[in-house]
Amino acid sequence: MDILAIGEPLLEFSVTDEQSLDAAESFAVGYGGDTSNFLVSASRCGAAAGYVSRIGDDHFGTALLGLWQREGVRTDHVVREPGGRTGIYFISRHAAHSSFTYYRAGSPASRLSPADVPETAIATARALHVSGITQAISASACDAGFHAMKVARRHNTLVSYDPNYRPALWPLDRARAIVARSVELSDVALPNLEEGRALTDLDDPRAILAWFAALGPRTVVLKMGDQGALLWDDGRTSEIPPHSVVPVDSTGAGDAFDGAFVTRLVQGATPADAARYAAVAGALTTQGHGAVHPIPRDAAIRSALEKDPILNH
Ligand SMILES: O=C(O)C(=O)C[C@H](O)[C@H](O)COP(=O)(O)O
Repeated sequence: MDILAIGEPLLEFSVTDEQSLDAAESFAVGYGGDTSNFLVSASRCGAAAGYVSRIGDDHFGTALLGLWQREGVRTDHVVREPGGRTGIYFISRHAAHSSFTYYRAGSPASRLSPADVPETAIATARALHVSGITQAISASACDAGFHAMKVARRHNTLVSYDPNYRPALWPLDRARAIVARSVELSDVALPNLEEGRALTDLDDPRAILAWFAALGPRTVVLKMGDQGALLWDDGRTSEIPPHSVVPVDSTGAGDAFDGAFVTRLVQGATPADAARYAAVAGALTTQGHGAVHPIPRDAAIRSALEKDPILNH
């Protein structure tokens, strides 16, 4: 396996009639959960990807297994809990802004624990990806994330980490403490500007980048949506210009960026090349509704990158 991720997948219900959630009459069904989105992106970019998670033996668990099978994401370390109810979330839109409503409390993934961490698989993988959402859903899932990171470090498996701060899932002060410790344990940190501001109380992107870099990872990418990204790598800062598109729904763009970035890194690309490729992957993901459906494949990313006069220099 090239890349493993640990966390919670979700079935996704996206309002299609532009109504608020209390008035909506139709929903498009899709898939979400940041670490599952990450793995689909990694797999579409050409990585051998595998998931560490827990789902129910309900219909939604079966639907997610079908997704991973179609996408070539390995599920050897996905446990199906008898009687478990797989988590779901709803996407509704107010103007251009999407908001998420979760029904995930008590889900099988919230019962992830260090006992679920496949030490041999992590030791032999190229990279392990953990997110703040994995840590926010329960104390035992948080412990599982830390245990997985420590196993990875012991075996020189690259650790990538996305804070994916979700205020609805945990209080800011707890998130700050856990995110800071997790960035210390990571080789690559992948925050976005909005959560960077919330977590650091800083405003300036370069100051936020420096805050993350000071915690010790080798590489930090601050994702800034249509403003592109800032890359800090081994002491040097560079700007990654945006791949310009007209966005429809940004859900999953950050996860698609992460999956594309880590895939290119483990394939041997420089962080700057990986970030340009990932910027295109993230931008293309905003071109359709829902988190997973619009995530692009390697060929589409390369062709858009070749035609981009600024990113392709
Ligand atoms: O919020 C959660 O718990 C989820 O996992 C649902 C979504 O699929 C991701 O949040 C999308 O993440 P972005 O790539 O940052 O848009």
